[in-house]
Amino acid sequence: MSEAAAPLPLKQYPPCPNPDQAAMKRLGDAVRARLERDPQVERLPAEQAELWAAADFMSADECVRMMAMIDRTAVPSQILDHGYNEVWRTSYSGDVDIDDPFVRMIERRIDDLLGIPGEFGETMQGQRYAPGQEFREHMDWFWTKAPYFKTEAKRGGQRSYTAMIYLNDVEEGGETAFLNLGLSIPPQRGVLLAWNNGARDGSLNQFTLHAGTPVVSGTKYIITKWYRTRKWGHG
Ligand SMILES: O=C(O)CCC(=O)C(=O)O
Ligand SMILES: [Fe+2]
Repeated sequence: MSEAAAPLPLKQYPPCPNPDQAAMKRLGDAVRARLERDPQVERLPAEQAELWAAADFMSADECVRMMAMIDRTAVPSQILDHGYNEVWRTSYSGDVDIDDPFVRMIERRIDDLLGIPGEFGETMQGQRYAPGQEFREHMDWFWTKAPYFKTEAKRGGQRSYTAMIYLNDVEEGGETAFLNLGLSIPPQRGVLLAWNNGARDGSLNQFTLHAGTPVVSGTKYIITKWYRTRKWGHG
């Protein structure tokens, strides 16, 4: 008797151990149980990764207000990120004001939707992409053998879940493409997209490989919030 082989990601990277595997499995199980019962949320059609969407998570007014905040603070992404150079991520990042009551309200709503403690969440990040700008293929989880992980392990560990909200419709381009799943999500104002960076067993899931494809026409605004497996610290 032969067992059916598990499908492999189309694009594969070297295996990466996850010291936070047990905690990521527990967190993934809890989030799944919560989202499956939420009528506002739908599971996207992918077997190899857990992706969820909630339409109208933010109202049009809220989106406009958040876009204005991003415009006030936007700087080239590489100044805030480690690991991605100016070719890989060409968008502008707006580190929104974490003390602003409006920002905190949106953050609490995301925490509540997922059921992840607010202390696990990194500061929400805004992104703005002009035509031609993109965020090339990557996974949001940390490469645990890379030198930077020594620091990240001490301030919350692995990134367990990602939540993203599209703040506007984009005329052309700017989809979020999950290259190993054959799934591409066009920006749509107010839609929240969330995914588990781990597989069901808590290992790091290479099927979550994704890219913000180049904007062709229009401007794309999003906010992203990454959750760790433990309390996030400012290091
Ligand atoms: O712009 C997108 O659609 C993807 C953004 C992204 O992957 C990220 O912020 O981690
Ligand atoms: Fe990402």
